[in-house]
Amino acid sequence: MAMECITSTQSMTQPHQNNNKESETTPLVFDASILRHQHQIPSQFIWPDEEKPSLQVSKLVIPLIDLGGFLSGDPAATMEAVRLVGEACKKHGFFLVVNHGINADLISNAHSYMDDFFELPLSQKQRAQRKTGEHCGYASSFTGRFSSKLPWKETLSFQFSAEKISPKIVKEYLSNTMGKEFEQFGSIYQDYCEAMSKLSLGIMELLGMSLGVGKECFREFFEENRSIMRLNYYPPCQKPDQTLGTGPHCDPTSLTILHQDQVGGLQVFVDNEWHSITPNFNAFVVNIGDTFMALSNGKYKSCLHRAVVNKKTTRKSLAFFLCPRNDKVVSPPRGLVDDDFSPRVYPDFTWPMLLEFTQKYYRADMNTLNAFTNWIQQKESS
Ligand SMILES: C=C1C[C@]23C[C@H]1CC[C@H]2[C@]1(C)CCC[C@@](C)(C(=O)O)[C@H]1[C@@H]3C(=O)O
Ligand SMILES: O=C(O)CCC(=O)C(=O)O
Ligand SMILES: [Fe+2]
Repeated sequence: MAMECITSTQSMTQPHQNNNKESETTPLVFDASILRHQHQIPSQFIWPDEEKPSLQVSKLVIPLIDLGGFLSGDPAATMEAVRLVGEACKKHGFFLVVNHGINADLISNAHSYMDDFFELPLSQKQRAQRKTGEHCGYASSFTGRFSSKLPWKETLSFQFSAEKISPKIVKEYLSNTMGKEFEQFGSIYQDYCEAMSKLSLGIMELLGMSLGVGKECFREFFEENRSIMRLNYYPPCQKPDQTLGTGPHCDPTSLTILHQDQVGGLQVFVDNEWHSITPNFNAFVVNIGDTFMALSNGKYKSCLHRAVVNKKTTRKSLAFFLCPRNDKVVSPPRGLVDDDFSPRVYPDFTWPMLLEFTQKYYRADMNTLNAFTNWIQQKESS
């Protein structure tokens, strides 16, 4: 099916349709290099008034966890880290980690190599075009998946695997998809994902300690993770108050380790208000996803968050989405279930089941897991 560009000549008269419905017309491709110079933005990118970004949002103060102190076994740092992470995860699921041991040059390279990819002509980026029903590849604002409330962003997503059978899956995917000249590009993100996988296992030790189930419990569960790396590229927008870079959603995955650049734009919905998270190059923003909320038997929260754009500068963020191996059954450790005080909140499931649900029914709201639970129960009873 031929792809068309949204250009100034095309009148964007599509009515404000249900965002979840598959687009019924020819999929359109969002080319920011053209769009950003138009006076208006296409109607599909204009969000309803009640979802438009508010001009002023307060800053969310989230705990800064010294991961190095915890991992080196410093008793005081461990106690403080366990306390802070527990408080944050019971409330909104967001915290910062510093002293994480990730090489600063690797982080800087991961940001700068994004520019090399996203500044390519659209036709070259489309070599990695995300196919319908898949969650990896190059996507520009989900045109073709949704017909309204489109996000003002381009993304490149790819699979990482910590399993020994696929040691270089990232490097191979990127160089095979984009060509030999992308071998260095592929190596950078292979190294970055390996660092993220190691970091996430350290964070899983901390989460296990804070939930009282011990360091090894979740570390072992995610040891052979098959995770998703996503590069978010938000071009400047001439009407930043009318659109969103990423719409309100809860991450369906287990844990997200996000590095945002210095531009700012990540917002979290806490106490019925949107709050911004201030950029900090030395910190990763970590948030609990739906799958870990289920693993914690609902004790730790996966919360709504979104990203806003601006008029002047491109914003970039790197999101590593930790996911368990496909055959792992998501079921809370026994110590987190008690028939009287902590009965089971969600049924057993596997990540591929939840992924299928999000790709088919894309529920970007607080109740994704509840809707998913109903979906499973309907399937089981049919
Ligand atoms: C498995 C995935 C689906 C999404 C990318 C990864 C992990 C996060 C998911 C997502 C980012 C959650 C918000 C909505 C979404 C559509 C998006 O904004 O990109 C989701 C991704 C996706 O379905 O492509
Ligand atoms: O870009 C950001 O700051 C947030 C992106 C995000 O939430 C996501 O990709 O799931
Ligand atoms: Fe997210």
